[in-house]
Amino acid sequence: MTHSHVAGAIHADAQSLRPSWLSVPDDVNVLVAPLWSSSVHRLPDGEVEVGGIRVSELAAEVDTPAYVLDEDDLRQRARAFRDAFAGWSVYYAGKSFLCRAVVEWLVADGLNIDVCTGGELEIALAGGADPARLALHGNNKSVAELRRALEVGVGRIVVDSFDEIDRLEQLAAELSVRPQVMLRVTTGIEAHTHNYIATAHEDQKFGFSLAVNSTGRSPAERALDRCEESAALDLIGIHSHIGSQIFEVAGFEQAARRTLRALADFRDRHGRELAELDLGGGFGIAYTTQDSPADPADLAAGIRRIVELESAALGLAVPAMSVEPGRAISGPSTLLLYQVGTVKPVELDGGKLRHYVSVDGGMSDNIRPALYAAAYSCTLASRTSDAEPVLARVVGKHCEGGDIVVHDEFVPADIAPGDLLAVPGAGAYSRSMASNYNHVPRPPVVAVKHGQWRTLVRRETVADLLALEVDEPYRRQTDAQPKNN
Ligand SMILES: Cc1ncc(COP(=O)(O)O)c(C=O)c1O
Ligand SMILES: N[C@@H](CCCC[NH3+])C(=O)O
Repeated sequence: MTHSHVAGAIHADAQSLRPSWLSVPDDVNVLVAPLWSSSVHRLPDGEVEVGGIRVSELAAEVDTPAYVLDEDDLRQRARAFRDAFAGWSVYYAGKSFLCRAVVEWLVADGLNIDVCTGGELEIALAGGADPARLALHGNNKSVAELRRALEVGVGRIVVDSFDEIDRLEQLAAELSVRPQVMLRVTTGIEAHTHNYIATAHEDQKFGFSLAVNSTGRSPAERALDRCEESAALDLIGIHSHIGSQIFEVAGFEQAARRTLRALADFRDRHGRELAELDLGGGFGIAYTTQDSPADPADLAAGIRRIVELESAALGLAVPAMSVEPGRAISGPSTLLLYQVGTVKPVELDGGKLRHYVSVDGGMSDNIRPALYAAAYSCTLASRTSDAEPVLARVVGKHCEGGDIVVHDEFVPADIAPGDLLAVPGAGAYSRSMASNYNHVPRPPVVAVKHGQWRTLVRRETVADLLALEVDEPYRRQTDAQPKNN
């Protein structure tokens, strides 16, 4: 697989093992795709600029830590998926990062949106998304979430359990609507990714398995038949999502084969073909120079070819196809900007030193290193240095040993408090999974474009956190308001 040039990367061949903070000739940019967003580069004086703005200016204006989102880069990636999968529908996976501005951009660029909670649904609606172009996911959608989705007219509901089918039927009758549903199936594919973000193997919570079990049938077959026999539901197709941060196109091709087989079996049982097939998201991105993501055009061509061949072999009309990229659109668009607070050399066995570089954020703004041992990289962003490289671990400020920002990175030996560090690939599942651990307020999301910046999501304050606290006396259960589930 080749390095991705989705966002019009410049000097891609400058990618090397050479530290990106060494001073370089003016015309060579070492901060390039697939790691960095398309507008990131070093100025002649050594400082990093993003969206035409110096990182020191951003730090002065919005403080650190901050998520710095390159609008053009995110939109170019969204359009690259839209164009690569032309004729298919592209649903941006909002769980990777969602706010009103992102919704507005994606709507303007012709994408649909996948939401998986009532909260994400409300953000998508507030950003002006057409409800008919939304898909609602989730293995435990509440009655309130389903009701809201039906009331606003969400285009498709991806059902995930028999309980949900019962719930949807009742709500559909109550609201006199006939929702379009897709059935989420698990294809049994072992995706090559971290266990916690693989979702197509058998022993996990999502979807209906395609494997025949002790009932003599597969849960997917029973659920499809259940939906088909329901007058309340309009079954339109099958959905599969094999996992996240996947590089091999083979997994998607395998999923396409198995789901098309399920569509053919359905036709054989019911005498009609389901029109839609969604192959989910999961397309991997680069977090370090070790990662080589596929180009959306190559991914699309590979998947398209298999779908056409298999459909022909099974005598099926090629279904209306959709995909749900999240990380591959939002991830590379954003860097996390931190300020160094302390530098502590620690002697390891054998006398080697590891420099613990502490920054002003950590696991509360990016849980992925702690949760999945995810590898990240970083560079000294406020200047270059010709000091010798030393092995460092960039860590956060939380009261937790696993509070790691970058496990292993070479930094210049003269790295010091006040220096700014930039971590690329922080646009997906960083702000969206951020927490207030240790009562640390969550950083802002600041968009940059053509030398200007605007805050999309403001920094939280301790006052915001205190405002959540309630002073009230203990009450009896009978006094409590009924819960509106
Ligand atoms: C159903 C579904 N679709 C799409 C995605 C988006 O995945 P990614 O951000 O890896 O593209 C996910 C998350 O893994 C998901 O669960
Ligand atoms: N949150 C995960 C991805 C899983 C997405 C939801 N199915 C990550 O950071 O990689």
